[in-house]
Amino acid sequence: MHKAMNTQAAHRFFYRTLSHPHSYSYSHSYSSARLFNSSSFIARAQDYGSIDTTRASSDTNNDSDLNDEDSSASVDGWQRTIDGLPDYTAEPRGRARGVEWKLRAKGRNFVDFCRIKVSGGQGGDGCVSFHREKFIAFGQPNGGNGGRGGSVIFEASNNETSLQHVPHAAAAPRGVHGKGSLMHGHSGKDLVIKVPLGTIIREVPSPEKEKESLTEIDEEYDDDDLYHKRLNLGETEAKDREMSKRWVLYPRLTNSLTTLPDGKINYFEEAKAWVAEEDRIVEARRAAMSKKPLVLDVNEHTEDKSQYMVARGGGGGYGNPHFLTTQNRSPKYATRGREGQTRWLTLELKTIADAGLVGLPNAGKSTFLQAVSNAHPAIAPYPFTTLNPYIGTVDYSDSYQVKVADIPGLIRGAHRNVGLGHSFLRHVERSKVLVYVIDIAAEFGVRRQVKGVDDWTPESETEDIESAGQEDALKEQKKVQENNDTVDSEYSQPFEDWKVLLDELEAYQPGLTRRPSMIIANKADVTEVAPKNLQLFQKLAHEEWVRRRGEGASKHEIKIVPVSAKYKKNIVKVTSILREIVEVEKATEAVLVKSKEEREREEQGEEAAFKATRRNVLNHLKNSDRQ
Ligand SMILES: Nc1nc2c(ncn2[C@@H]2O[C@H](COP(=O)(O)OP(=O)(O)OP(=O)(O)O)[C@@H](O)[C@H]2O)c(=O)[nH]1
Ligand SMILES: [Mg+2]
Repeated sequence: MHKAMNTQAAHRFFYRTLSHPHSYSYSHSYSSARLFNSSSFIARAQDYGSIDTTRASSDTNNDSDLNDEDSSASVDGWQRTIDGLPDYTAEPRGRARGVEWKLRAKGRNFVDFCRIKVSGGQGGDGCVSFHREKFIAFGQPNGGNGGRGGSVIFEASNNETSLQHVPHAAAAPRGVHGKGSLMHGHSGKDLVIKVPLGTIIREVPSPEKEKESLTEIDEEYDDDDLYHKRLNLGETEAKDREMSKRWVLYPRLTNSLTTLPDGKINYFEEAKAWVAEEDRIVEARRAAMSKKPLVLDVNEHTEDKSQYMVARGGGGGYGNPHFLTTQNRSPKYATRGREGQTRWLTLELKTIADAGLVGLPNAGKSTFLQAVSNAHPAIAPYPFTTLNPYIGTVDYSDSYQVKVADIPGLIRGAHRNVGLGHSFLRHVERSKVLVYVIDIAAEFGVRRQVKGVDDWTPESETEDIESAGQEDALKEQKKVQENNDTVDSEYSQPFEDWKVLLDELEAYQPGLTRRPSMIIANKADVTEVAPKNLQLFQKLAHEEWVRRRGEGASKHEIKIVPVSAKYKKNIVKVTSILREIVEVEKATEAVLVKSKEEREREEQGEEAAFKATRRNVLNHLKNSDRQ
C-alpha cells in the first residue's frame, strides 16, 4: 500500500510539473518515482545544479484541468516560489531544513546542531558451569560473571570546533559473557565521543514516547499475554521465553524447575526473589537518576578532557556460584546481563568567544578579523562569503588574548530565514561583547528613499543581493553617485543598516542588544562618502541608543570607531577599546561566578546539615526501639 501511495504521489508530481508553466526538466535518467521518493536527493541535485529548473514554454501546458493548483503549491512538503525553488520563508516547518540545504549546497561541513541516540552496552551473561575433573564427578559450580557493558562518554575537547564527527547513534559494546572455570567476562569498552567546548547537551524524549498518545494498539502488544497469544505460544513456552530473558539455565532444567518431587525445596524460587529485589532497587535508582532530563553545559569553565557519562552500560549477570548456599549445593542457573541505558540527546554548539562581529553581508567583518588577528577567513566582494563562524585570536603585546568570532552576514528578515537565516546567531549568544561592523560607505538605500521606490521588500533586497552579480552592484553604485545631489540630508544608510542588525538580534533573542557593544565604522577609506556618513551616523546612532536603552544609556555611550580594515588603519584604537570592554566584562563575570559558587556552597551546607540531623534522629529512634 505504501508503495502504491508513493507511485500515486509520483504521478501527481509528474503531472503537476508537466502542467506547470515553469516545469522541471531533469537532465538525467532517473525515473520520476525515484526522484519523488527521495526528496533529499532532489534538494541536493538542485543545489548542485543537476536538475534544471529552466522555464518550459507555456504551450507545453496542455493539461489544463490538472493545472488548477497555485504556483506556490507544496511539492514534497515544500512551498515553491515562482521559479520553482523552495521558498524557505513560506512556512516554519521548512525553516530549519531550508537553512541546512542552503549551507550544504555551498559545501559546508560545519555542524552546530545534532541529535544523537546513545545506548550503553548490555552486560554480559553469567555462566552456569561445574567443575569437572577425573575422579571429581560432581565438582562445585564455577561459572564466571558477565562483564559490565560499555558506557557512552562525552569528552570536552579544546581541539574540536564542530559537531561534525558526532554520529546519529552511538552504542557502546556489550560486556563479554562469563565462562567456565570462574572466568569472568571483560567489561565492554567505553565509547568516548569528543565534543567541542561550548556544546550544550540536552536530553529529549524518545521518538516512541512522543508518539505514545496514539498507541492503543501498541499497549495491547505491550501486554505480555496478548503478545504471546499472537505468537501462538503455549503457556509453558511463553513462560520459558519470559524466563530466558533474565535467566541462563542449565540444559534440560526447565521442566525439573516446575515439577519438583514432594518435600524438595524450590531453591530457584528463592533465587528469583533475590534477583527481583535487586532489580527493584536498580530500577528505583535508575528512575531517581532519570527524574530530571539531563542538561550539560560544556562551557569555557570546563577543563579540557573532562568526561561526562551520558549512557551507563548495564551490569553483568551473575554466574551460578553466586547462588550457592549451604543448602543448595548445585545451583543450575545464572542471570543475564542488564540492559544499558538509552537516551536521546540534542547537541547544540554555541561557539565561545569574547567578542562577536555582527554586520550585514559585505560589511567587512572577515577583513576586520584578518586585520586584527592571526585568522585567515575568506574575503570576497560578494555577500555570504562567510558561511561558518570563524574564530580569531587578537594577541596583545603583554600576551593578553581576546577571542573574536566572525559569523555570516545578517540581513533584514533573517529571523524569517531570509538569507542564511539567523540560526548562526547562537554563535554570538555567548560572546561577552557585541561588535557591530557597519559599512560607513554604504549608499544603496539612499536612492530608494529619495525616489520613494515603493515595491521594495526585504525579500526583493535578498534577491537583489543573491542574484545580482557584482557588475550590477557596481552599476547601482554608479547610479547612486549620480543621484547624490537629491539625497535627503537626514537619511543615513549605515544607520538603517545598524537598525536592521539591532532588530534582527532582538528578534533572535530579546535583550541580546543590551550586551556591552561597540561599533566599527568600516571602509572609512572611501573618502567621497565616509566622512559625511560618519558624522550623521554618529548623531543618529547616539539618539537611537538612548531611545532603546533608556535614559541611563547616555552614561554608557556606544563607541563608534572609524576604521579601514582593508588598509589596516585605526585598528589599534579598536583593539584597545575592545580589550577595555572585555576586561571589565570578564571581571564582572568572575565576581558573579564567585558569588554563585558561594551561594551554592551555602545551600549544600544547609542540605548536609539537614541530612545529618535526620540521620541522628533515625539513629535515636532505632536505639530507643532496641531498649
Ligand atoms: N574600501 C574598503 N573595502 C573594504 C574594507 N573592508 C572590507 N572591504 C571589502 O569589502 C568586501 C567584503 O569584505 P568581507 O570581509 O568579505 O565582508 P564580510 O562582512 O565578511 O561579508 P560576508 O562574509 O559575506 O558576510 C571585500 O571586497 C573587501 O575587500 C575597507 O576597509 N575598505
Ligand atoms: Mg565574511
